[in-house]
Amino acid sequence: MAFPRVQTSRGELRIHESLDDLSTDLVEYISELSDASVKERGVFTIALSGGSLIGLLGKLSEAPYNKTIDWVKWYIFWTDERVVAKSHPDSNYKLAKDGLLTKVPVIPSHVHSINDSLSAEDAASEYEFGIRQLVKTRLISVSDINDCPKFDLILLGMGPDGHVASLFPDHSVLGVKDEWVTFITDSPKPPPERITFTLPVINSASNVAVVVTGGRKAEAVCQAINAADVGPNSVLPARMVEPSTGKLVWFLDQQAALKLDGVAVSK
Ligand SMILES: O=C1O[C@H](COP(=O)(O)O)[C@@H](O)[C@H](O)[C@H]1O
Repeated sequence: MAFPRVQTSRGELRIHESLDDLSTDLVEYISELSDASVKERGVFTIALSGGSLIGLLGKLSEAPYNKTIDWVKWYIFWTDERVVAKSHPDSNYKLAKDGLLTKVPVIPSHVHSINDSLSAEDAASEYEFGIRQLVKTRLISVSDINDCPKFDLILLGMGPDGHVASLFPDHSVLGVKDEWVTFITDSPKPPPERITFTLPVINSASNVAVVVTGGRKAEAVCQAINAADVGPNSVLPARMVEPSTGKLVWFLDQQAALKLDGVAVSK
């Protein structure tokens, strides 16, 4: 099936008629990036988010992807995590484990989840330490323009308030530049304690995909993408996603894209 792809100054837009179409396109995109990365580097480093995104990845565990993807080459991380037990319904790890990871032959030691027995601060610093070790060995690539990890793919969702990962509007966490993984204890969306990749890490990835569905997110999508709408809300976290050298793709359904009529299309 062919999907229209629109290039804008804010990355590529892929707007889909249905969640099923979006999910089909998204898993094909991930599969292609995985193939290219395994061919080039021998591994595929992917950072997942939580939320509605995970339900859209289900087709990865079905034919043909369950067989065609080189799952043993996958190294899996989280862009953000709620500081709760891994068995807790709020855990982003549990969501991905139940929805995908137990259904595909990933290697358990390649699944880099947080230590859920630590405080938010300690969990963030331990998670960053682990990533630093993998950057040293170049299992995770390093950015060409700073010392940040360069994940092959970072998958983001977005909340109706424009938050991505656990980077919330008007929160001081948006200004963290000298850490790769940081923590918050006052998330406006429960649960309050979370760890999160910082913007420099997200913006150093080779590929960033933002997956947004549903009409209640249409306004935030507009402010994140549509140049004409930059105003007091220009600090919307989703708008601060601007990969330095990597590629940004937005996977939207028609409801989420509803307010995007005035989007500046660059040819
Ligand atoms: O709290 C979170 O919310 C965002 C968005 O979730 P969604 O259910 O509205 O898609 C998610 O991307 C993030 O990982 C999660 O911790």
